Amino acid sequence: MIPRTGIGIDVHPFADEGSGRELWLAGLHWPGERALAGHSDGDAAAHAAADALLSAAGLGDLGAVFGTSDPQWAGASGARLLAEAAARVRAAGYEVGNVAVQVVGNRPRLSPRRAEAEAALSAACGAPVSVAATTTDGLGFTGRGEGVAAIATALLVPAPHQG
Ligand SMILES: Nc1ccn([C@@H]2O[C@H](COP(=O)(O)O)[C@@H](O)[C@H]2O)c(=O)n1
Ligand SMILES: C[C@@]1(CO)OP(=O)(O)OP(=O)(O)OC[C@H]1O
Repeated sequence: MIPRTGIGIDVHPFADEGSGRELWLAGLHWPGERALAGHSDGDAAAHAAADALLSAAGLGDLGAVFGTSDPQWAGASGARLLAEAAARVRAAGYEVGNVAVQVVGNRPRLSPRRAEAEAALSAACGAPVSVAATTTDGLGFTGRGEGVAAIATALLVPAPHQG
């Protein structure tokens, strides 16, 4: 029963003002915060988590599995993509141990809603997801407020054989 780790990184730029989009991040709706752009809802945290799961299972990556050429993922929620990635990982014979996500950006401030975010992503994943956040002290594209990045790791264990 050798565990497998995976890693995922995702970045989304903030959408133009007047885009009509709303911010979804870490499985939560953030009213009044600037939205992220993307083919889906742009939830970089949920995407990084899904990517880490696919990576750990050796199932490719987010863009390969949920391609922008497939209209069913247009506007899809990050929670839906994370749930779908977790289902594919389980179908490939793994149990999800845990996922850890770190959001990189100035806004939104994650820590006041950390418990909510962890509950939302854990429900989508069907396993514990922890959420952390950091700024880059004003440096780089996240420091300039151009977008949000997220990095995630996942731990899988092979499912016990049935029968
Ligand atoms: N989007 C963010 C960024 C950071 N936090 C919290 O603030 C703490 C301090 O961040 P520094 O980058 O200044 O070290 C960090 O540990 C987070 O708890 C946040 O909630 N949301
Ligand atoms: C999620 C998908 C699919 O809707 O699109 P985006 O929302 O643009 O997200 P990204 O993390 O850039 O890539 C994965 C995609 O194929």
